[in-house]
Amino acid sequence: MPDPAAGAHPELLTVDEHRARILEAIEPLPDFPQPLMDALGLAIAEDVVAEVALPSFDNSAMDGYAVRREDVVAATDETPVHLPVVGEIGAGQGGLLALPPGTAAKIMTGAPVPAGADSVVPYEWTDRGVAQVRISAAPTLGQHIRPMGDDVAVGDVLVSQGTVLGPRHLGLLAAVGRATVRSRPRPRVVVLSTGSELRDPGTPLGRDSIYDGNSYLLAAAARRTGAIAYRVGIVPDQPHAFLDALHDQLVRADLVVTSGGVSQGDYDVVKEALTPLGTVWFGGIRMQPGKPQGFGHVGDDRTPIFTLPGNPVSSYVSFEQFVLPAIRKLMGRTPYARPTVPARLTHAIGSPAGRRQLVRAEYGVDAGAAYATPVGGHGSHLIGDLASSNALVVVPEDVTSVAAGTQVQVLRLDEEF
Ligand SMILES: Nc1nc2c(c(=O)[nH]1)N[C@H]1C(S)=C(S)[C@@H](COP(=O)(O)OP(=O)(O)OC[C@H]3O[C@@H](n4cnc5c(N)ncnc54)[C@H](O)[C@@H]3O)O[C@H]1N2
Ligand code: MOO
Repeated sequence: MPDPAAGAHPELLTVDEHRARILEAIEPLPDFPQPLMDALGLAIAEDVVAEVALPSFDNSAMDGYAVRREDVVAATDETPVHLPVVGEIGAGQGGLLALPPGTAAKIMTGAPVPAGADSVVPYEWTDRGVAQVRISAAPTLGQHIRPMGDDVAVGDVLVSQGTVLGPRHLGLLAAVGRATVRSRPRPRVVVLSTGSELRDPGTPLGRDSIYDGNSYLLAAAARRTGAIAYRVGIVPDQPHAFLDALHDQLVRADLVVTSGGVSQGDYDVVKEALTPLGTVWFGGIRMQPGKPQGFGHVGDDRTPIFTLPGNPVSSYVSFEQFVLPAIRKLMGRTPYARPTVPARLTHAIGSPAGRRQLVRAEYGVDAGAAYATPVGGHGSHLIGDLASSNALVVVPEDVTSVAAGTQVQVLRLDEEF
């Protein structure tokens, strides 16, 4: 029996097979030292070991007076102790190297504690004297001193390889003096949409034309995944125009994504232009939406190319299933594919046999229980429904109907992972 899902496609792969083939063909981009701010959101490609301690010297936690505790141990409100003030140490001022016995030095928060001092008396326990200070309470030994190495010791592993750098990591790396870190760069993703019917938003629309939503959808999805996205926009259904545009873009591409022109039509430009190269596979996937797919490489640098179907929902779902894991692998971010989470399906859904269906849904949590409510129909042109959803319910290949109340697996589209 011919597989009805196969249609005229000579080859029909499962989603998992296609994704595995893609990931096998993609190598992470080489890492190199990058300025800290450029590394925000990138996976670090080295273990960072502290070369300095934090704090890097004993310093005061309060504005007050550095003292030797033995000199002020008897101080109370009734029996205050008076000490001569021999100096003032502000943050960034290491001038006073040692505190003579029987004296005090004004000290500011963060300033280095002079040798000999073992405690800090906060201003509130004193008369804030300039030449001489009246101290009316005794600190405990070491009080209000932040000892060197208290937070980070030399040799501590501060950030380990593979960590995705966030603001707190960058703050720590700067605090130990790192100006750059080795990380893999953001992949440069070029997005081209094909179709002679397409028009740019903001321009007049004819009776037979539509606005190019896909290049925005895909470029935004690429950027959200962490890539630098170049939205090239519209290429007409002429193989030469397509190949020219592609060739022009390869210089700045780590990965190319096209939309449209890959099914069985008479003007399927992407397939027509790339098939003769022999380096791009075209075929069908047991997936709905997003059956027609292409993947391969182009140009001297063998730049990976994804040729996604033109229907907007198919394009987006294909991006989620195949392009997103590839971008993450280029960046060295794991897991490559988005993990699913369980949720209770609120309404029954049907699904074609032999295809993994990805059903647009609204995911939420009600009284502590996760739910997924299907949004709109199955049509892969329904971009309005796509925009109202925040999740995709995954219906496995061998399942043709799912009853309301069933626990299903869901991809949460806006979640960081
Ligand atoms: N005879 C067959 N026809 C079709 C098959 C098939 O197996 N046999 N598969 C269908 C499926 S499934 C899909 S998905 C589409 C994929 O078609 P293409 O990738 O060739 O895409 P186009 O024909 O260029 O466009 C499809 C559809 O999407 C609209 N579109 C295209 N680009 C954009 C864009 N940038 N922004 C918004 N909308 C876009 C386009 O106008 C068409 O309506 O093929 C089926 N046909
Ligand atoms: O596979 Mo097409 O993406 O169903 O509409």
